[in-house]
Amino acid sequence: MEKLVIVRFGELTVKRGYTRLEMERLLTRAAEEAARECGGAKFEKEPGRLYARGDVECLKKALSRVFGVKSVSPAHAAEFTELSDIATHAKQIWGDLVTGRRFAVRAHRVGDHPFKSLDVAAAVGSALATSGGSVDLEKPEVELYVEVRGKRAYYYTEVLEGPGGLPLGSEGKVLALVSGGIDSPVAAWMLMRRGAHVDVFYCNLGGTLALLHALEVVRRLLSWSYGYNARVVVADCGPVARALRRGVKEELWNIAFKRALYKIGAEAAKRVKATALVTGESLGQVSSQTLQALAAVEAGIGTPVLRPLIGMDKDEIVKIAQRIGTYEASVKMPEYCAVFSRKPRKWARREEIEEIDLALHDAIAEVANSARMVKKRELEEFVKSLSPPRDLEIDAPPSDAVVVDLRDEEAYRGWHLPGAIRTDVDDVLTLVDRLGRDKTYVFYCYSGGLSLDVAESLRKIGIKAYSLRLWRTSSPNQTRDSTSQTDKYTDL
Ligand SMILES: Nc1ncnc2c1ncn2[C@@H]1O[C@H](COP(=O)(O)OP(=O)(O)OP(=O)(O)O)[C@@H](O)[C@H]1O
Repeated sequence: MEKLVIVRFGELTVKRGYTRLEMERLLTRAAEEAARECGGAKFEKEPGRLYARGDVECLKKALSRVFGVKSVSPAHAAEFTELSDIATHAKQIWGDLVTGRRFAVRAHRVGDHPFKSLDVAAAVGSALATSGGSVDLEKPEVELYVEVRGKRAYYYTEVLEGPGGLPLGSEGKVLALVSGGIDSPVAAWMLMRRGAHVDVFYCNLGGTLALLHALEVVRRLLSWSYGYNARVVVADCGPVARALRRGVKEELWNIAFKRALYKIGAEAAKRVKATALVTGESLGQVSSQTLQALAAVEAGIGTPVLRPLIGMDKDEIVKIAQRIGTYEASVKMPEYCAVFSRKPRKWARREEIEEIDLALHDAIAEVANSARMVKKRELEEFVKSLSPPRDLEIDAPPSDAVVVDLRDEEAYRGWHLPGAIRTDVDDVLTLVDRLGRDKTYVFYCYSGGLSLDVAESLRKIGIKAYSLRLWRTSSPNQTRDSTSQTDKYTDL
């Protein structure tokens, strides 16, 4: 008797002809890459399924993450000549397991045999009853599955659900705009599940630490990308934030920034030959996700924008993020606040969109041209090459530090840390020059992304600067957790 893993195909089994062959080829290729995590496997093909031989415990987990797979079962397999052989094998495998327990045998049969599935269940049930177990088909403590296919029978108790969907690569290529937050990795995963090769675009506004956080989310997302060496396009979006603060009305910053993202994303999509962009927007979640705002953001972009989460509730999205393993990293992602506007508009007129495009034109071109591209298999090396400044984030300012609030005047008037002075981000250098480059500076903002970026920039020119970890501790509404984003129309 040998041990193996049964890998059952999902939707692709309704496909026919060349499409079916191609999908099976892609799924097998992805399964082979997944199996490498377990030291490899020997695969055997059968219509509608694969059998994998190797480290069964490891393989069952890895193969249940391959798109196109409906379910996976670690199983014993053995050839038989007569029905009594199946009963004998079942007793060898499960004799100890059923002792003193209520069990049910679920039998299934494919091929020509002189017996029916019910006969298999009855024979196995009687054999196991002699081991001290009792049959209970309604409320069993343990369910035993026997699948008879041709000359072989498979015995298993575990059925692990796979992701379903279609094999990766069967449905073209898209570029997912991934912020590192909760939603966009889920949106990207959903396109992977429907068979698209997904490349990733990330626009960084928070310095090296934010980039590292985002890349951790991306790494987790791409751990699903078996069989495809996905590309990750990383852009430094600082020039866009600066152009926007200089040339766009504050109430339109949200719409303008998203529009810039789409435009840079559309350029990156051309570079990686992706047919569409994917975003994590869900209708009405925040002010830039109203219908009018979405229309303003995507007007004339020239590349289709797919929004697989558009009709989903936040808690549904969170559940998927938890299941696919991106959630934990996403909630640690600092929200950018370099383009935070207190009263964001939910719409923009056509002339305003034209003004935005004019104001951001050069910055968008600069960012698009300087974006870097890294392949999934080089991501680890790339991450190692990034060296974030040490101890950039602190929990409390040193007593001699100058504490600087980077939020707007209204927020500062409402509340600020004792002794903090306020400045606009674009005036930070002027402030530092006025107060002295030899002092220690501690910055805070709405959510941490901007203060990290400012502190890191100052460190680069030799100034002792820190970002206060205020945004993770002061108020749950200032983190990227699920509750903060369910507040309708509040862009953090
Ligand atoms: N810095 C970024 N880099 C790449 N894409 C981004 C970035 N910020 C936002 N996006 C894209 O724009 C979409 C809308 O952004 P917004 O901040 O309104 O979304 P969100 O609902 O908070 O999504 P997420 O949870 O993914 O951040 C995101 O879902 C994502 O697809």
